[in-house]
Amino acid sequence: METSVITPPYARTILATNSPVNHTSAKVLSFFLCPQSKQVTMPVTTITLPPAYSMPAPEINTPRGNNNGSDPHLRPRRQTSTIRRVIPTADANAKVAIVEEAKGVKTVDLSPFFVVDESEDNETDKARVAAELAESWEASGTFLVKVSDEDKAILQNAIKVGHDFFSLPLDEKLKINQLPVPLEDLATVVRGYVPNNKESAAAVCGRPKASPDQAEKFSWMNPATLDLLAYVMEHTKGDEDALKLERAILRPNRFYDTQMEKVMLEYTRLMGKLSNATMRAVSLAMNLGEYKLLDIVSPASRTPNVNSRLLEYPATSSTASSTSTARLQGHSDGSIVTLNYRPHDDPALGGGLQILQDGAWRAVPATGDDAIVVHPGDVLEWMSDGQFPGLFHRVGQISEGAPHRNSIATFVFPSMDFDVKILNGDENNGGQTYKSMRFSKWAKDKFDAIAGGQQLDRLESFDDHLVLPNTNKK
Ligand SMILES: O=C(O)CCC(=O)C(=O)O
Ligand SMILES: [Fe+2]
Repeated sequence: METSVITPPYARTILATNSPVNHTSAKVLSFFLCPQSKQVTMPVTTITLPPAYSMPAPEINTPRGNNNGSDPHLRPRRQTSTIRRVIPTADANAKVAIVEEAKGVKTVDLSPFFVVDESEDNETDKARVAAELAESWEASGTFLVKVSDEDKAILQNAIKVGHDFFSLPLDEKLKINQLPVPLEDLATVVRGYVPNNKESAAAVCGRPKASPDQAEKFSWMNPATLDLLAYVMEHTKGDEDALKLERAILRPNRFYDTQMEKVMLEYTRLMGKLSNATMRAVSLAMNLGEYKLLDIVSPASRTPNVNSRLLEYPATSSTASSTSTARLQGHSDGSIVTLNYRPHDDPALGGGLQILQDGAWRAVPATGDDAIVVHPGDVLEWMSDGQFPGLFHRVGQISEGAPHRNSIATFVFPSMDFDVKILNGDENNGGQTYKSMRFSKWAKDKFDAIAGGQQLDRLESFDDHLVLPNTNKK
């Protein structure tokens, strides 16, 4: 037994987990967990890692999926559309536009992937779901995942508790702003509250002058498991950026009170279930084995990280003077996939979630609590060699007098120690379009851009039409 210093929220996580304790040493653990304030001293058992735990580097080079027609079971790959990030000029002056509904967005029932009893596992059903998902993504860049009646209460509770939180006075909310971070340059990796007009989702995706998001935000994540921490510690060796980023990202959640914590973590568990099913369906849609994608992005546990962000766009009387065309400017997410719940979207109001289709902004069908929108982020675009492009999306401007709008975007991402490579590209057949890169490097670039975004108020002017080239491309 030796003594180490661990911050209270992590101590709680560690005590709550049932995972076998497989960390190398408490010293490394305490370094990783990074005590900053209110330290407590608690005993930690040191256990030497069994050799079997040392994981081999993920094997991710199997070229598959670029079907030349010889294998009828392989799905043909569609190349990335180069026009998907071109913002329509017709939109430049239209402050509030009621847009048409996007075409080809299917509702997919992922329940064949929820089966726990192996005898009920049905490969045909899963293949059908994967085909539906691929068809919807290929037609529209997005699909809707059906929410079961029993899960709807979880969604509704998160929105209710979130809205109650956003209704508090600003100084109360700022109390659970991001924790001070030991790394100055990563001060924007958030847990907790971000005020209205403070950051820009678009600034991190190559649009440095995009106007700020007209929404308050609250972020939290699945609590880090010992498996994940242990994996990260082993595999970030020698990659200082990766270790720093993990350390910043796997920081403790902060909630206003225990009720908020309970409700939000329940939401996270549901997103874990849906994202696990989505990742397996996507893996099949990429003509890979069902678990291939999960094994690569979350080798420690097959449970991907899910980082959720609850947004509240205020009732529009308070943003009526805005001149920008969108309340959250067009961008793609830095995730593998994103699951977005937006119960308040309503075609009659306009201003909801919009995607680019045929060179124009189109509304994602409104679903209330019946479904969640799921779309690829940049990492999946990369891994699929452009088969599933990171979806460019925005939240449109809305007319005066509209009520507040809530949404919860959940981003599924890999651990930092991860070589983002193409999974189903075929070098001999026009594949390998994207750079191979450590996720840490890629994420650092993004976070540097977020840090730039934090200084939005220092920009002299915004330019919502400036888009930089995609630097991930070779
Ligand atoms: O509010 C929404 O519906 C979208 C939010 C979003 O795209 C984001 O936070 O990345
Ligand atoms: Fe987004």
